[in-house]
Amino acid sequence: MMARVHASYADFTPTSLVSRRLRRFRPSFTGFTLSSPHVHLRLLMHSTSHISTSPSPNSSPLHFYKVSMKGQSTFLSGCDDSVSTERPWKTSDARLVLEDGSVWMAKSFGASGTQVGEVVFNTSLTGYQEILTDPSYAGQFVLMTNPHIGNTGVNLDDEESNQCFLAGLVIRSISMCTSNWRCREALGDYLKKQNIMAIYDVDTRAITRRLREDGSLIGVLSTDESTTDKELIEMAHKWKIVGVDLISGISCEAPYKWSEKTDSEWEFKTGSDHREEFHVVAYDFGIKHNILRRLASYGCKVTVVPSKWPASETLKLNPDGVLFSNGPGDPAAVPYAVEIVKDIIGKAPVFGICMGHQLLGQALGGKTFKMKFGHHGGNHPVCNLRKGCIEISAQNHNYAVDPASLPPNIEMTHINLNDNSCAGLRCPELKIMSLQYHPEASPGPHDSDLAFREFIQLMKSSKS
Ligand SMILES: NC(=O)CC[C@H](N)C(=O)O
Repeated sequence: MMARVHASYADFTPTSLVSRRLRRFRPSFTGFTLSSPHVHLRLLMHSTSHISTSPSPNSSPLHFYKVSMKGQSTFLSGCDDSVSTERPWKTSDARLVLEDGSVWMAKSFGASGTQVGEVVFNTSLTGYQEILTDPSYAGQFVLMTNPHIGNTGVNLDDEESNQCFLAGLVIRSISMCTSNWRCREALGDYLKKQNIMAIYDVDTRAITRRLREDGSLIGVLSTDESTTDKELIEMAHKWKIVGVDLISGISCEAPYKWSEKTDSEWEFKTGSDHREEFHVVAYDFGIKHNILRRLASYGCKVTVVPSKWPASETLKLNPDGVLFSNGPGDPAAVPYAVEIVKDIIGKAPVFGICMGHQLLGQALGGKTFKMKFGHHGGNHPVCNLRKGCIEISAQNHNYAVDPASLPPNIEMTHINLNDNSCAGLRCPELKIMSLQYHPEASPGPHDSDLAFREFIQLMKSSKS
């Protein structure tokens, strides 16, 4: 019988403890050692006789060991009461302190230090790498409600931007092994390199219930034992996210061209409906790469410009359309961006996504407001009122446009069916369309990808 012991970088159980457990359970295991300094024993079966270890051929960089066993299977971990009751993986070395005064002990697996941010929960089951690199999460701790994160590691293809912008990651349990053909690195190593704090072994369900009841909360994550809980709570009380411009710090510094399409291996759009090429200027308020890839896949030539790029310069480029991207923080804190949007609408067809939709809402005379805990997940039902159908969508926002504040010529085209909030707008005479959620969602769902085709049609109709 063959089994695998997975020794991952997310170390839980020191080798000595493994050996001690094995010795107590079967004396014949004395001398059994694994060469990794920290090993978690994931051995649910073991033999009555031989046990030998050897590095698996594809062990690097995750140190997989093969254990050869003969004989009867039995359950070792957790059923032998005579074994030490020590639970080293329960030892905490980090704290998440919330502004409501609650302190959550946890274990760190990312960068060390002290970091303040707003805690939001994300209900997606997949796509943690895209979430980590989505610039719209700047200033926020993302708590994943899916209890098991890290099993596919980190790859080279799924980045939504060139770095992680979020304040930190909060999860229930980190996968002890990584298994995916694209995997290049374990999640913890990646986060350390990106200098992003991350914790596991914390009751994410209890925190989520609290966020749902009380709304998003400011929190401080710390691995620093010399700071008291009181000091961390004070730090949370002093920090603000509402009214803060988070876009200027993350937008690109100079314009650049984008031509990379969705990789043909992953392309799901059928047929080619775009013989004509359109030039789109995309404002980078924290733009996700997949928005750019989808525009390129639909046949657009894209110029990405910084968030403060003057409207007059954009119009000089004579674009067929302008895209206002997603981005972090409070849309009411970036009046310069609203002014740019105001100067462009009516002069070129425009498409706003998420932050871009909120800025359009303001530029059209409407108001945005902060939601209780926002929408962060991959399965939000949205009613497309024009088509009379439901789209399952990926969402990530804490603010929304108040539809009652908009002038009567603005049509609400989409409604989030979870809370009836405004999820899309149109103004045909000004050639404006916008979505509060993510038609470019990667890893999906793709129900709303057709919005890009509608943008192409909007550009086509204004050319003819
Ligand atoms: N994804 C986004 O563009 C987020 C928009 C805005 N920052 C919000 O939280 O509502």
